[in-house]
Amino acid sequence: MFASRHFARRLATRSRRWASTHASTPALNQVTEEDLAHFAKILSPQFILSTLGSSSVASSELQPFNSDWMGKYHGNSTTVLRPRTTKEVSEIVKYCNERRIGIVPQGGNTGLVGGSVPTGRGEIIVSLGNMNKVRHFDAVSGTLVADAGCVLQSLTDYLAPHNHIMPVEFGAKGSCMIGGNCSTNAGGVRLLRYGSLHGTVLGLEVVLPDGTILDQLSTLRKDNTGYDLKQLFIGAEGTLGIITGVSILTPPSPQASSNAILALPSFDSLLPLFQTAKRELSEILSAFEYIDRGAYDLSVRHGQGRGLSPEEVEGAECFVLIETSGGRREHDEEKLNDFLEHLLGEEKPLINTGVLSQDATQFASIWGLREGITEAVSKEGKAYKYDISIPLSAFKQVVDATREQLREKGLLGPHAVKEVVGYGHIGDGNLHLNVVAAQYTPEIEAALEPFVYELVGKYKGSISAEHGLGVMKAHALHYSKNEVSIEWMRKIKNLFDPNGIMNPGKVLPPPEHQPLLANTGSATTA
Ligand SMILES: O=C(O)CC[C@@H](O)C(=O)O
Ligand SMILES: [Zn+2]
Repeated sequence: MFASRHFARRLATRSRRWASTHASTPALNQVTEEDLAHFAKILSPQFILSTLGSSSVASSELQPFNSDWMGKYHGNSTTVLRPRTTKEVSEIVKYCNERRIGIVPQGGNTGLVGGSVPTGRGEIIVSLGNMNKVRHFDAVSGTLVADAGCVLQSLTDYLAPHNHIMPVEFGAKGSCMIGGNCSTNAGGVRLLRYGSLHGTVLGLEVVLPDGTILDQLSTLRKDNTGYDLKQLFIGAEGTLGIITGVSILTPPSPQASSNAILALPSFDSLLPLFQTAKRELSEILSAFEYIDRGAYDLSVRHGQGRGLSPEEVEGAECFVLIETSGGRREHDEEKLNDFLEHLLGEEKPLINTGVLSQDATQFASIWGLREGITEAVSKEGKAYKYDISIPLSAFKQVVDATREQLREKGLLGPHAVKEVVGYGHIGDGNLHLNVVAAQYTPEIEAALEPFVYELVGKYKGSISAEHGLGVMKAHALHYSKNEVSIEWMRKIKNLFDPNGIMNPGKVLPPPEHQPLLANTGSATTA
């Protein structure tokens, strides 16, 4: 009954309009009131938020979906759909594909690269937050099958009585969702122990860009039957389809976890310390996190956690958070204690001092120091975030070189760049370089890019260790991937999504699938 002929006519007109200027890139259409009428056949009215139509809402209601939490990326989508089932997602996607309407899949919208924010191509937002049920848990194998919209913390809480934990852990655990975690292949502080999501995810359910439901929600540990399709969607950032369900291997809760914060006299101590920790703590070492002096001070200043006293911090150039997780509390605590005593007893100690947590509150407080840096940075100002893989020995050089570059450009100061700090996952070779500015400005961005990417290129590193490319780094992909790789990425994208509706403008460098719609304006990134 729906006016499909009417659409066919309108599509033809639009494609003619675009054909003259963008012959090789499919055009995307804006959502209309007729489209809303169709969505209303799929979803109950309370799950459609739109600034269009008779039940329109104010654009301010869409603002949390249209902007990222850092306030760096802003879209102007008119419509947010909040499906509750995979079937609903499938029907929405199928329709959008026929109508050539772009889709931005959105979980907790906690990303750091603008991957879940629309880019001004008339996209609708499909928010997965209403798909938040645990489907199944097998306590023997530890396999958890859950909807994509389950918040990570809620899964941790669900698993606690079963004595299991999630294999991933992030500062954003209170709002990020498991589907988004998989879609961005998020890393986090447990990667050293449990590996990446490419290893722990056993299966996925994905709605493909034509609406087909790809059911690969396997719970098998071993399945060696040719191409492992699910891997393509882990880290695809929603450009190949929408993840609607996740099957993931959850480890048993460690019987005992301890942590300590250590103050290092100099960065030069860091690598020998890491080597010693790996040797002496061996299998119980579960995290080894780096915090430079600037990042530590920021975190303390903004009350994110507690560890060392001001006197103990004096003279420290950087800090390390060590965590151990094992099966025997006394044994593990003793081992960590002996390790610290041994360090301090050396003729030339690698550390100035250290504090070992004594109870759960102190344990959380020491983690707060590290996991709270992102929040502390956002309280301090606007952050340019670079998330890079580089040799461990270069962690400090890269932060110093970036600071120097900004100094040379006259951009250091309270009204421009306030701080340049570094922290991250030593165990994974992953540095978070954060440039904290008073405002996002084109001058600062120009000083940082391509400077940082070229620096990473020099070290043969990666421009995205764990945050993904999103809209921020799509154009810089060539610093980390060669032409042949990018060409095959494009071929894969075209195969899955020939109409370019899925999360347009993300991951692949321009020219990509769709031009911006002439009448929608573009994403603001500065
Ligand atoms: O805010 C950042 O730059 C890093 C966020 C996260 O990956 C972390 O390790 O804390
Ligand atoms: Zn990180």
